[in-house]
Amino acid sequence: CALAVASWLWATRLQTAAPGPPTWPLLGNVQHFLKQPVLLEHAADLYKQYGDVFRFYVGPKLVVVVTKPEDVKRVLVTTKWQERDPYFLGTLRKVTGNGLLINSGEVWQRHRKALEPTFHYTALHRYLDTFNKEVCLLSERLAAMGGQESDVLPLMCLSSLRITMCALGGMEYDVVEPDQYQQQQLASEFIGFLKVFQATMFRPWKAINSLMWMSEDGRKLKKIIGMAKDVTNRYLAALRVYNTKLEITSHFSSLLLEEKPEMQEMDDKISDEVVTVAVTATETMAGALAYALSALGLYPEWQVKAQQQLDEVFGEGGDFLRPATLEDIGKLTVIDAIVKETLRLFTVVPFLPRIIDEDIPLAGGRYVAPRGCCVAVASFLTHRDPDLYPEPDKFDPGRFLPGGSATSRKPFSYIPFGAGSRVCLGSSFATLEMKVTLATLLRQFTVVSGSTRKDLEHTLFSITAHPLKGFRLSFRARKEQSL
Ligand code: HEM
Repeated sequence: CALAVASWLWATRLQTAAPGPPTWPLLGNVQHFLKQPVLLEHAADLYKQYGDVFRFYVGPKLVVVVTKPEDVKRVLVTTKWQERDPYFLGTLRKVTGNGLLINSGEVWQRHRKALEPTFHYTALHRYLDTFNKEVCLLSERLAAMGGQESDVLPLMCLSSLRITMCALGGMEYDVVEPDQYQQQQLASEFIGFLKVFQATMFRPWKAINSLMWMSEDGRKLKKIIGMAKDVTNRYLAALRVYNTKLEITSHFSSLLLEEKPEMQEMDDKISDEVVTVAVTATETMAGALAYALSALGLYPEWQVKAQQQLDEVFGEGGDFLRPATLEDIGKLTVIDAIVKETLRLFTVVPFLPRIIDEDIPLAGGRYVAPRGCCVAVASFLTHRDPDLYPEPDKFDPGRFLPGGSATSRKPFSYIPFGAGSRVCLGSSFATLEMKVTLATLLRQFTVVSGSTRKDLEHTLFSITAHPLKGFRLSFRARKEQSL
């Protein structure tokens, strides 16, 4: 029966004239991705071999990959509902439920509208105290490494998780989970999830739930889901108590409380949004920051430039380590350029998969992506296109400094946060968090990278990109006063 169904699916698969690797009956190109872990380099190789638009099959499923800004715009900006491909997000859905990432149509629109004011750049000043306080805690933990080299991704994940949940809920994260060990465990599970996600992405048979749950990956996934559910329930319970006591008025917590939480259905929707925000914010932020710090370790000339500007803005007196204000951050043009260049060169969300509900002409009409297929915008390849960025593999924040080549870039050539209606909800929040973190850490430490550039490029192909060997960094005190 299974063979008959698979044969029928294969015979009726969608087709395109776009080039791609030879396929095997029933399997498509799955055999290319069977050897774990699958690396982003695999996709880069296909791009080198087949060009700006190419296709591959996961079983009978057609995936068309686009990279050029014109095609990016055509796929991401439409008047129709934008839907992420449910096949690729199936594993994520098991953790986040039907939150913003997964939803589409009117439900997505209503929830997006309700959450947008929370993340609008005019609301960010409310989160600055939390950013400063939590980054101080991160500094203490990094200082406790005593200058030894270590993979900092778990620490970065914990810091990002705490920042998001504290800032948005207006309460200490320790209220939700007082046990520091458990906090670190949960943050580390986010990294484990990336591996499970990747393992299931190219194994179409794992889309069948019964097979999935029987596997080792399924068991890991169950553990992650259990932990996420437990923390979310405790977070919501604490939010309800603290909101009445402390009269916190953040949009996020009032949204959670206004939606009649006594109804089970509402409870599920709310908890789905909480997990979605936690998942989307935690490992994207952790990865982006760890890439930025690693790049500064590898290219110390940019670290020195950033530190010189920090010395100018914060002075070198006794209050050098004071909390950063929005005014300070506005003056840090070098850190701004470092953040932008990091997000270009190390695109943390490397693929934006869409299921399309009409035929889309691509590459100036040379090919057509047929209705119903998955079109994946490979933003990490767009960002390394030599036609768009001269010397694309070079880490050169100068291109984003006033007058730099990237300041007059082509529309849709810079898309670290996506584009169109499904653009990242937290982009302003994320950018400010990155700047405050870098401004705080670089005032105190000189960062040295034990990971080579090659290590950073050796990246797991998953929902977010992280180097297989982690981010090996050490932090050395810059000045006596910071000790
Ligand atoms: C450097 C950090 C981050 C990066 C690089 C990033 C990147 C992205 C990208 C590329 C998308 C769009 C994916 C697509 O088009 O399919 C996205 C969506 C999203 N991001 Fe982020 N993100 C970051 C941080 C955050 C933070 C801090 C939050 C929340 C506090 C957040 C919340 C979301 C949500 C909720 C969506 C789904 C939006 C929707 O579908 O309406 N992100 N992110």
